[in-house]
Amino acid sequence: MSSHGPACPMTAHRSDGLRGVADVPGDKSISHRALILGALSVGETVVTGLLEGQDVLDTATAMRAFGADVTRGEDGVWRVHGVGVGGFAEPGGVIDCGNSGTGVRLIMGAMATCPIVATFTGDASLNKRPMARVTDPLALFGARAVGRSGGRLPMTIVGAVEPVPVRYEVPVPSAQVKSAVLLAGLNAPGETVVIEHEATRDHTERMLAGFGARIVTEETPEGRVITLTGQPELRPERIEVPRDPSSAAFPVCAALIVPGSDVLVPNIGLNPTRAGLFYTLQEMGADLVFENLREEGGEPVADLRARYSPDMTGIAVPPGRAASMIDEYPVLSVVAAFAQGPTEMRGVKELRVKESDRIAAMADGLRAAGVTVEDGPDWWIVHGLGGDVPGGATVATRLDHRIAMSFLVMGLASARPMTVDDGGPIATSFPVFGPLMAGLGARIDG
Ligand SMILES: O=C(O)C1=C[C@@H](OP(=O)(O)O)[C@@H](O)[C@H](O)C1
Ligand SMILES: C=C(OP(=O)(O)O)C(=O)O
Repeated sequence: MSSHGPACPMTAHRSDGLRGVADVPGDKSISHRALILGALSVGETVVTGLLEGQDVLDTATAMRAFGADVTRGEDGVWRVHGVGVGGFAEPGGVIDCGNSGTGVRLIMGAMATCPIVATFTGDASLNKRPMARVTDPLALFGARAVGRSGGRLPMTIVGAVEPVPVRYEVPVPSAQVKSAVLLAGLNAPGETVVIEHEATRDHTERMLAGFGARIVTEETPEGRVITLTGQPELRPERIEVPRDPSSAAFPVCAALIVPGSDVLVPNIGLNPTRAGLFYTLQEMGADLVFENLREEGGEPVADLRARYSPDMTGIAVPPGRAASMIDEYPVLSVVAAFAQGPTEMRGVKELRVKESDRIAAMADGLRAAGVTVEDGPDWWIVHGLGGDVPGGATVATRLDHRIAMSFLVMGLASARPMTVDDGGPIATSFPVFGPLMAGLGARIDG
């Protein structure tokens, strides 16, 4: 939805040790894909553990508008009766993807090779984000896009009537762009090939294979070459959505900086394309242990145990790891403020085109809280204070859930409270953040 209610300020106060079990909700990336791929299958896809955050609910509404039957049972199980590849109906109204880059970009891809027209919009944050990165490759399939200047939403996509398969090198490290091209390739006859130079989250590839598509990924000197055979009949799936490592990051990071904490975050997927933050924290000296490491559905899963870690030191985060932790830099920068010495984060230009310019948003808030930050176009350095972070600032959320949650985590350990001017956007990805953190003993009000 393109607007939420009145701004809801939230304040986090210095807390005693956080303790207990943090059951974080389902993975946002996998939840979007479960609904979209379910809508493109013939028959009933059953989804348990779907993230019921606003971003995903907006994708569910969109799938209905394209003709799929999407329902939620009282038991919280979601069922999707799909229309099949190429079977999307033309929506009767505008598709509002709210705050969600993943939603709008993946859905644009999925409809771009159907002979229909759809108009997309979002909230004030989404309507500023770049869409040409998706509409450029979609044009190669034969789709046309007309939007606001600079390739911004609102935007109308005229789907290709006779789509052709595409070979496309993704110019930015983006799973959304890769996925949009693959989803468009589903309804193009022949082989669509996507090449990515930096590995990004691979949920689309894994799930397409699960739904019965022929898709092969080869690691080559050129990069990862992904070949999809178009026009499969996707068969419906039963999907158990794993818990979201990007949400787990918040209780984990809070436990590391709040004295006396010991928190268990069970059942977190450690898919290598997602787990970069946890390895980075371990390299900084965090007391973060992977307990009960196991395989589930072909992916590594563990219970994360995080304890207060007073001796963390800053590191230079390897730029090659950026894609595997891209959404976690805001909260990493909070941990970095409590570590000793500088933490350097480079090769992270993509942070500037998320729900907000995340380098600017975090740098402004950290500085207001007494932390020294240097930043450039694609890098930033946080100078850690080794535990004594003054805090005491009010920060603008900028319609960005991760900015809000990061500064609330900070306020649990800084000398003075931290306030965010609007906690509303947290509901896009982690609707139970407030009660979950309170259950661990966090003092957050608002
Ligand atoms: O494909 C996805 O599910 C996502 C990809 C990433 O975006 P980019 O593709 O823009 O890097 C990430 O930031 C976003 O939260 C989810
Ligand atoms: C960048 C994010 O999401 P999206 O691109 O889907 O809006 C995020 O959740 O941090």
